[in-house]
Amino acid sequence: MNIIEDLRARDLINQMTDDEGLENHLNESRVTLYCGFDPTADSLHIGHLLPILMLKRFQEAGHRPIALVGGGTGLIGDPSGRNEERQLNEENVVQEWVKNIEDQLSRFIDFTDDQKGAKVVNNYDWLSKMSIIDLLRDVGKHFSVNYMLAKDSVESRIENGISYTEFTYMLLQSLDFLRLNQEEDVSLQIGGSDQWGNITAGLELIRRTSQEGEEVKAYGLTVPLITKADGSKFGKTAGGAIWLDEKKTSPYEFYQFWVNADDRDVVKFLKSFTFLPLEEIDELAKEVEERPEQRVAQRRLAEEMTKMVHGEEALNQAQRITHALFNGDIKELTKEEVEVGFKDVPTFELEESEKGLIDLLVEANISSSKRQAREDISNGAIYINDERQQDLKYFIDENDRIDDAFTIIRRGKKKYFLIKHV
Ligand SMILES: N[C@@H](Cc1ccc(O)cc1)C(=O)O
Repeated sequence: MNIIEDLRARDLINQMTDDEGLENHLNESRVTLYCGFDPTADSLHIGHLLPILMLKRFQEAGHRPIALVGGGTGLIGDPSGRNEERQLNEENVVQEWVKNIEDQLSRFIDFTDDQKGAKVVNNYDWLSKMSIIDLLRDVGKHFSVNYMLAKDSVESRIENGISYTEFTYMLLQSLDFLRLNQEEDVSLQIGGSDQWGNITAGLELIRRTSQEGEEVKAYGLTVPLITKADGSKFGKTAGGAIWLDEKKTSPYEFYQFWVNADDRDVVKFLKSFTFLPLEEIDELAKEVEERPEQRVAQRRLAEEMTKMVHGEEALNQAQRITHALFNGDIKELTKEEVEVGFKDVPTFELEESEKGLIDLLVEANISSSKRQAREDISNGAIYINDERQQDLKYFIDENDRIDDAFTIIRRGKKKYFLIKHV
């Protein structure tokens, strides 16, 4: 199977310019391709994963990927796929973000191996040096305003308004493509489906600046937008975006995101996000059909993704926490694992080494009054470290601590509270 066939089988192609030409080009030669990432936050998120993994897929198929970080374009703001003007970020802030993003990209793509020749570039290096006169003469002259107005990214904004700054964005991305085409022999740009307009604008510029009679080999390819069967937005949870930075989204939360995939989505996610062979994914699809309650496919997906993004050790920890929470073995957890697994749970700091359960429930705001606390305990609604406690005279002491640091109280089925011993 060649790379295009593999991508097709995984439903990873949204649009391509010149299908046949590109397929032949990839079959005939080692192709240098690029994808750009603008620093719009201090970390990449799960929505960036598909294009990053695309670069990796091409690298594994013997081609040469270049990851471009938009230190320059990030200062301007891409209107593509957005219905509102972006806020400009400070230059020094954007520069910080560029560093984080370069680090994150290098977790996926091997930029150190000279043989493979993959690299990271930053368009600030050339865009910041370009004069306005050169931009208008050498780039702007090749684009008619009519052509620019007809792009989705601009057309969809005419009503709400678009600044001249964002309107110009496509010229900068086009210039990147032209420059990388000339200096790095880049002949393919890939991106998310919202990048189609910018990518084809770049192809237009490459064509217009080429020598007469010269055969131009330059192509574009976009990946589809990932959708979910329930109609909610992919990559967003109640807690916000799923980030690739473990300080913003812990490996445990990351694991949970994937393990909770809907039965109707999991096979699609396995195909487009993992590198598992398609035959293996077919086997997992059978599991979803025949034994959906086992969630074998979801666990495999979460395992592959957490390992890929955060490494083996982080995966082990995420699995341990998940297992402990699921089976009620929370006493086995370490202090750090409790902190991670119960990050969003209300926490109460307890100084006394012993305390009556009723008083604790009231002081920690677990029960609304002493009367309520007594009722909760007698009703069997109170669990200490996942063990039901119905003794009204119970005292919490050192034996109730997990890793000498925490006691976990549960009220009812799902409401967890963390008692932190200080
Ligand atoms: N415009 C792209 C990022 C990008 C920047 C510069 C490029 O040359 C290419 C791509 C995005 O917002 O996702």
